[in-house]
Amino acid sequence: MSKTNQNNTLLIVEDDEGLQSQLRWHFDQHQVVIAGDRAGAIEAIRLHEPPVVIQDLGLPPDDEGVEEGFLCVQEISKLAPNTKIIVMTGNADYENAVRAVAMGAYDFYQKPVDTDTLDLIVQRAYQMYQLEERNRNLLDMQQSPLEGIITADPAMMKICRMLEKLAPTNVTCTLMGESGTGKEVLTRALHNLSPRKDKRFVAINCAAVPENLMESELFGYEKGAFTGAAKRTNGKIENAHQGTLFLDEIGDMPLNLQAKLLRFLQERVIERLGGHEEIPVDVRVICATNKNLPEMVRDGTFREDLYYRICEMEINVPPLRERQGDKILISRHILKRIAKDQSQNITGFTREAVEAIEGYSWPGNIRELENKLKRAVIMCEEKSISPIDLGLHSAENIDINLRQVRQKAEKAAIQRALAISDNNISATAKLLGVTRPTLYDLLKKYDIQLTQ
Ligand SMILES: Nc1ncnc2c1ncn2[C@@H]1O[C@H](COP(=O)(O)OP(=O)(O)OP(=O)(O)O)[C@@H](O)[C@H]1O
Repeated sequence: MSKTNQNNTLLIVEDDEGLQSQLRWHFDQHQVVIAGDRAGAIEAIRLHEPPVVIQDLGLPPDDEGVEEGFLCVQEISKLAPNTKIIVMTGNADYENAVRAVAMGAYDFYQKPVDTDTLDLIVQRAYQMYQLEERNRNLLDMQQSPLEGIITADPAMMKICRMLEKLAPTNVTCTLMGESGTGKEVLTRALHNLSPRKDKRFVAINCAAVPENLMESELFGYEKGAFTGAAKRTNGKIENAHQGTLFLDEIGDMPLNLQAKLLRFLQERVIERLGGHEEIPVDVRVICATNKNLPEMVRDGTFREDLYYRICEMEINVPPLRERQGDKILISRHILKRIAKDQSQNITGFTREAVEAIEGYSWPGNIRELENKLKRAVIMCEEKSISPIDLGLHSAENIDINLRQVRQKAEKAAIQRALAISDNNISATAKLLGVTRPTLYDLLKKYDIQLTQ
């Protein structure tokens, strides 16, 4: 949460010492910060994040002019776009006051200072700031129902509410859904909402660990348990003690280990490989899979008793293509983040890009979306991302590209035929199966010169 929440800092940018102390005294119910020039003002903005700034337009070294004051307004607006700047101008300087507002100032005030009027303007600026901030927070809450999750889709919202209810319990949940739909992000959010949030979140991807290493990876081993077991090593389950254990791709758990995992889930004790001691472990277990577990149970590749044990609560995460409004909403959020990370001044998407994003089925879900956006930010040469930057081609673009491909091929064929026929028009036309007038038209169209 930003400092600005209950922040009543008032930054006064003014080089006249008399005015500085008059204003400081008048606004003593605020935390007043004074800056005498542009550099001081920017430093104070970074340090105090004031909701409101009163700024003189005549700042040194241009005390008599307004250029330095304008630069200051522009820099503050860029750095802290939500901050309300009230500019102070000379009595007859209405035009410059309006120019400052056009540059991003919130309001203006003409000297000499009448504190009652200035008071009103300043209080109104604070109110406006707070109102806008409340709106921003509401908007954030709507689009980010859980930490790291951006969604506007009703089914996803329901899942988020469900996770909030499950968080304080120890119920073992399994999230089912295609790859890249956010199963791990949802699990981390659940952990962060739970009383275990200050303990470890330990994730293991069952598909990524070779079958022969899985047992020692999960349960740990004693020194000498097998060749190469040089010292006692804890497994992932033990490492997650008092925290959350995330078993990703549980559908890939080798059948012979499923029984051992079931025993742990029932009795909450483990035995390290090569050990004889039963070690009690307190972990919350969350599983995820993109496989159809009921089908695997029917096929005999997943134990039925384990299935029921891990699915005390089953959560089906919908693919991106089925979520209402999420494609563009998540795209905008991710784009903002990537553009900021890479210091790129990209502001959004072209209309065609929005259509292409909406029209694509996203088989790789949000992970694919993230990858395409990363590529797009690198490729983009304008302020808005186009379908070509994304590697997505709208119907229009496919037409253009096909036409280009056809034209290129046609031109190359004509040049080859000319070369074979030694630039003889009749022979070339015959070779290409067109009439002489058609060939002349084509030579003109592709601007092909006959070399001697
Ligand atoms: N709702 C969302 N809002 C923003 N980013 C998201 C959202 N859901 C997922 N992501 C991002 O998408 C990427 C993939 O998410 P995650 O790894 O959680 O998917 P997964 O379903 O666990 O995938 P897999 O099955 O392949 O392990 C991550 O970088 C994650 O931050």
